[in-house]
Amino acid sequence: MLAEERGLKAIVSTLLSRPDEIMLEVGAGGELMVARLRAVAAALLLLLPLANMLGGGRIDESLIGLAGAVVFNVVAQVWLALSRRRRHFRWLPFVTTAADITTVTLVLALLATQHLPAALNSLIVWCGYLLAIGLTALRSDGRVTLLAGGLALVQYGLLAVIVIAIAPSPEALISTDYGTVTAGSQWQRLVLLVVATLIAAMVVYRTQQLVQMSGTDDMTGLPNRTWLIHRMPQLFETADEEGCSLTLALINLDRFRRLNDEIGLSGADRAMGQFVDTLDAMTDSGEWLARVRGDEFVLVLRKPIGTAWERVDAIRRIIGEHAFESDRGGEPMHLHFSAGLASYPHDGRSLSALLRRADLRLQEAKRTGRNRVVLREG
Ligand SMILES: Nc1nc2c(ncn2[C@@H]2O[C@H](COP(=O)(O)OP(=O)(O)OP(=O)(O)O)[C@@H](O)[C@H]2O)c(=O)[nH]1
Repeated sequence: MLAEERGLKAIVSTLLSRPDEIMLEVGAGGELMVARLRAVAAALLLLLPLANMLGGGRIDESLIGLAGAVVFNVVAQVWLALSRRRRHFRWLPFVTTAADITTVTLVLALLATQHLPAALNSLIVWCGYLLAIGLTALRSDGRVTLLAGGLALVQYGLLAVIVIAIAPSPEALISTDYGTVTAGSQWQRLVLLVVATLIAAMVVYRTQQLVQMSGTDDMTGLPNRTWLIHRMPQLFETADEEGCSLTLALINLDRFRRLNDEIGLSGADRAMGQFVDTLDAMTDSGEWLARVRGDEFVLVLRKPIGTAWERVDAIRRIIGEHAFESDRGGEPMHLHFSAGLASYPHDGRSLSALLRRADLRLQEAKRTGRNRVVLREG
């Protein structure tokens, strides 16, 4: 029970927090997908009033539908253009979602001006709420989904209260086309909105968990190579915008194979865990640490290569002086690493180019005695 409560708390706090940069990137891709879908749906929506007219529907109702569909098409094209510049408009999913929900409410309110029961019993327009809430699952941001659900509940709830309050008589809420508006059916609709929001929120939560799992090294808990591959393009873009340099340090433990032979696999695992904790605790904001394979790590620093060398060399000295426990009660021991540096954009404009360059310098550090940091070939 306690575990379930903790689980629920964790889910709610994850859904309410700002996603990390990787999730925001995933969400921005989802926003573009939604914008494309919305543009297609908007185009198809133009057919509905036509079908209504051909099917013998009321002309005034069809004209309202047509006007709504045209406005929706224009807005859909604007959102599509903005979502192509995905990283610049982090507020876009909130605004587009609020606009989608509000559009549904406005269309229902317009229907009410013509025929009160149409506002509360029209199924097709009301389903727009469900679509808008469902589409937030593609934005991968719990705050957007909860905003959509909350807005739909408040707006539709208010609309229902107003329509029922302004009806001149109970007969005004009875329609041969739309059926009778009852309080029960309106409550059912509100409950359905809550259920749709919960389902979309669960999809967002699972997506966030899966993305996090795929970007995390299970042994150390550090970000892994996949994370680095997705994070670096954003760091490059920010560095370009801000006109600053980035340095990538490829860090490799020295003689780790020998340590494995001497103290065994589990002792070496434990030593590596402590090494990672120590290194991780030393990283500041503007520095990102990832495990790329075995005993190899990448530290990205928002610094030019010279300053980055001083920083990584200082870390090397501190780590070298740190006494690591090999096993419970065992002799303390020292771990050393070698590192090769490469700077963006000078040494390369992609992660693979920087890793290649940093690896050449790492090999030089190994050749020339280990326990050193190399920033250029000798
Ligand atoms: N215990 C343990 N060993 C690992 C882990 N990952 C990699 N290794 C071992 O680390 C060793 C890395 O070897 P190398 O990098 O080739 O060489 P090295 O002994 O570290 O020597 P240099 O890198 O040349 O200084 C290998 O024996 C791997 O099996 C791990 O997670 N745990």
